[in-house]
Amino acid sequence: MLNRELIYAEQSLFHQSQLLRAVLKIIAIFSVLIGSINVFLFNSYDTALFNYVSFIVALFLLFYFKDPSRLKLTSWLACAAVIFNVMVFIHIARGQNYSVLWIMIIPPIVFFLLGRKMGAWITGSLFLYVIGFMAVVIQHTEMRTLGFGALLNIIEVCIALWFLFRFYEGSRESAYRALEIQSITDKLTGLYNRIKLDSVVAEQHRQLAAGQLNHSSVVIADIDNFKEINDRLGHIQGDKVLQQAARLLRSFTRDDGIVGRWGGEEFMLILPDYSVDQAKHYSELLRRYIADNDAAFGQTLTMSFGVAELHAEASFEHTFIKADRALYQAKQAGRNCVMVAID
Ligand SMILES: Nc1nc2c(ncn2[C@@H]2O[C@H](COP(=O)(O)OP(=O)(O)OP(=O)(O)O)[C@@H](O)[C@H]2O)c(=O)[nH]1
Repeated sequence: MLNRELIYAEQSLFHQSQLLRAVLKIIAIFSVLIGSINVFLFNSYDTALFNYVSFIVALFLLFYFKDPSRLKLTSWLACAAVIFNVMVFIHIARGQNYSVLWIMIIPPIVFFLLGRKMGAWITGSLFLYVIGFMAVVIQHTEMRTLGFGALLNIIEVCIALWFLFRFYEGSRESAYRALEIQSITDKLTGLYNRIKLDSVVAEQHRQLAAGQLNHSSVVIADIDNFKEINDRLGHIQGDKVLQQAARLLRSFTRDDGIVGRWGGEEFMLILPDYSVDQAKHYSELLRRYIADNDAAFGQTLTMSFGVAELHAEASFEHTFIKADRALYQAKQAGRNCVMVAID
């Protein structure tokens, strides 16, 4: 649980950093473009000045945001810069030409960068302020809303929102995918973890019951005398032995089956379409492949194997118990051998 939360926090940090960079780049590009429009089309130098200042601020923040420890401060500064710019622009334009539409870019930015709670407070306050401002302006000014400037404001806000949401969705999707991969991966060996193995076996069981699969076998493989290796070489070296075993299992099995770490020094191999006899033969080849490999830690690495076939009539937990019992027999028989579970 703690580990999962840690992974989530790391992912969230990465996700936030990506978003912050995307937002700063969007601010920089938009500031230059809008600044140039204000200079060349509208001769509005005061507004353009603010645009260029925000361009420089965005560049500065991109440069300043080098490591994640600056994420929070940079996020706040980026939000402050955007809010300041939008509010100044709305005031300079006195709400004319749909300039108030620019308030729409604030929610995605503050929600993405400052989170749900702060985003809600800031957005709510600014919306209320702008509504109040417009209420006053409407009473004292004759509103002129239709013009080329109005059209540009609508187009610019639409493009800004398109970019913001596109970046957000892209980064959310990749963060979600990375989290999904991590949730089914064993951190030490890089193989599938037990969560994934359980779900693969459950799916095989469902396919057997539905008649979509004729056979499926499960093999539990356990490193021999691993405690001794740990005691002699230390826990860190022990971890390297586990990684070596994982590499061997993966390189032998390739596309033949699904291999993962079942827990501790135990691995599981799922062999779709393999009857118990075929799985036994396959495990025997695998056993020899492992025993024949020179392990990096200066002694032969051997493994014992327990094989059992999945049956639709029995629960898949029953198959695990059978494979585990067969593994126990392999250990009793002197290790470095393959045993099959008898029903
Ligand atoms: N280094 C390391 N050791 C682990 C890890 N998980 C479990 N172990 C160790 O694996 C060892 C398993 O020992 P046993 O269950 O007694 O089995 P064994 O020594 O391999 O003996 P047999 O299975 O009977 O051949 C224990 O010493 C555990 O501490 C791990 O992630 N890293």
